[in-house]
This record gives sequence, C-alpha cells and structure tokens, in this order.
Amino acid sequence: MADHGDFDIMYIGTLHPFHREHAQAALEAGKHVLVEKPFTTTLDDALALTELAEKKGLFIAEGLWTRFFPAVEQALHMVRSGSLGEVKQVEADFCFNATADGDAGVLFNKELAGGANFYVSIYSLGYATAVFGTEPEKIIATGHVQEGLDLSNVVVLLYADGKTGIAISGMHVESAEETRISGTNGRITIHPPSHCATSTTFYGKLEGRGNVETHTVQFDLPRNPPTLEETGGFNFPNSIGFQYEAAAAMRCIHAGRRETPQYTTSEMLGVQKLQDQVRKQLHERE
Ligand SMILES: NC(=O)C1=CN([C@@H]2O[C@H](COP(=O)(O)OP(=O)(O)OC[C@H]3O[C@@H](n4cnc5c(N)ncnc54)[C@H](OP(=O)(O)O)[C@@H]3O)[C@@H](O)[C@H]2O)C=CC1
Ligand SMILES: O=C1OC[C@@H](O)[C@H](O)[C@H]1O
Repeated sequence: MADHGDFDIMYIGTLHPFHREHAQAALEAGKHVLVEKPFTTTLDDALALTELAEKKGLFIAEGLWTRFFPAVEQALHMVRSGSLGEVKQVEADFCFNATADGDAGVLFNKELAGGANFYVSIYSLGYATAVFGTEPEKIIATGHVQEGLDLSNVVVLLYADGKTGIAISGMHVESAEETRISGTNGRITIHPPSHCATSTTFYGKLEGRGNVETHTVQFDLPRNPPTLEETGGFNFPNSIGFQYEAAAAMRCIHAGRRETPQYTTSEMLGVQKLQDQVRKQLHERE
C-alpha cells in the first residue's frame, strides 16, 4: 500500500506489535507517518523509527490525540503561563472495565502487547510529562500483573523541587478519568473523559485557606458527520475529536515540520524510555 498509493501520510492503526514494521514500511516508501499509541513496544524500536524519519526528512508522531483537544491545550497553556503558580502535583487516571466491552480479546493477549500499560498508560503518564517533562529523579511503578499482563498499574514520578506526578491505569474498573494539576496559587481540573477532554475548571486561590474563585471553560466538539449512524457510529467517547490531531499533522506537514509542537519527538522518546522502566518494574513484581 505504501509503495503504490498517491498520498502523503499513513496513519498506522494496526495492532501494537506491528507498529514498528508498518511505520518503517511507510517511511521507506517516503510517506509521513502518524502512529497510534503505543508508538512502539520498545524504546529501541521507537529510536529506529525516529532515526529513519529524520534521515528521510519525514514527519513522524505518536498519535497522542489528547494533546490536540482545545480544552487540553488551554489547560496546559494556563500551567505554562504561570496561572497556577508553581505547579507541584499532577494526578491522572484512566481505567475502564475492559471485560464489559465486546471485543476485549486483544487487550488480554500478551503476544499482542495487551495490558493496561500498552493500551492506556500513555494518557495518564502523558499528563505528568506534559507538565514536568520526562526526566524524573525517581520512578516507582507497581501493579497487578497476571501471566505477563498488567491489569492495573500505578506510576509515581518524583521530580526535583518536590514535584510529583501520579498516573493510574487499568482495565479493571470504571475510574473517574479526571486529571488534576495543582500549583501554589491554584489548580486546574481537566474533566472526564480527560484523555479526550472538552472542559476544564480553574480554581484560583483567594485570600484565606480553602477560598477559591472558579472558572469553567467548555469547548464544543466538531459536529459528527451526518452519515455516522449509517457507518456504524463510533466505538469510544469524543471520537470526532480525532480530527484535531489529524488537522495538526496536516498543518505540520504543510509547514515542513517533522514533529508536532504539542507532543514533540523528544518528549515521545522520553515517554517511551519511562514506559520501558515502568514495564520492567511491573514485571519484576510478578
Ligand atoms: N486513539 C484511540 O482512540 C484509540 C486507539 N487505539 C489504538 O489503535 C490501534 C488499533 O487498535 P484497534 O483499532 O482497537 O484494533 P483492531 O483490532 O480493531 O484493528 C486493527 C487493525 O489492524 C489490522 N491488522 C491487524 N494485524 C495486521 C497485520 N499483520 N497487517 C496489517 N494489518 C493488520 C486489522 O485488519 P483486519 O481487520 O483486516 O484484521 C485492523 O484493521 C492500537 O494501537 C490501539 O491501541 C484503539 C482504540 C482507540
Ligand atoms: O486509546 C484508547 O483506548 C481506550 C479507549 O477507551 C479510548 O477512548 C481510546 O482513546
């Protein structure tokens, strides 16, 4: 397909163990690539792909669609512009009961790189790295692992200056899926489903302990196509918001950029490195 199609970019949405091979084939055929999460299943594979993209002068990104939702961009802008004071804590979770979904087979298949870490951890971990970066002083990961598959995991990232990121992921319960980012002058909540959020609330500290002013922002999603019902509908919440990521990739390619500013290659590789450490710790515990 990569060798024969008249198109610029390939979106790799295949099963986890095939991402490297399929993205590599696309790059070798001269196509830009947007790869579904997890970008690859090992750091070595991630490095091989990004090096190849660089050599070929092609755009490459992991499709962490969360980063392109306007609500998330707004929240991260507030964090970076100092509205919360000095940010010290990020708490994020994403757990869902995978057994309640129809086709959960691959999620419980070790050979297909199933498990909570590969499937959803990027969403909660990605909030910590968006705020504090990918070089914590210490990372502690633990979870419930059965026969090589993590059903749930908790990752604590300790950064310099008393900063902490907490990322919880699982395939076992329906969690709140709310992200809280707290600073010395206030906090911001990215409301559920925070991996594809459409609203945030800022709580700014006022004089006196516990007194806050609140400001909620709501972003409308793009409209669903009129043919959605005929084509079977979406499987997951806010899926129409996938177009934010697609539009960002298109803008980058038109501008000759090889990565997105919302989720740079350097951050993505840093996350892959952390993920390798998380999996090592998770599986040591089994
Ligand atoms: N961002 C998001 O919202 C979501 C992201 N994902 C991610 O998307 C990716 C795919 O997951 P999901 O859509 O659930 O998986 P599916 O099983 O629904 O789809 C996988 C696709 O890959 C194809 N495929 C499987 N094996 C091969 C192969 N060896 N060569 C070529 N094509 C192959 C399948 O083709 P065929 O049908 O012909 O077998 C199918 O079209 C994963 O990385 C997952 O984590 C998943 C859900 C939501
Ligand atoms: O990546 C994903 O996997 C789990 C889904 O529930 C979620 O919507 C999707 O983004």
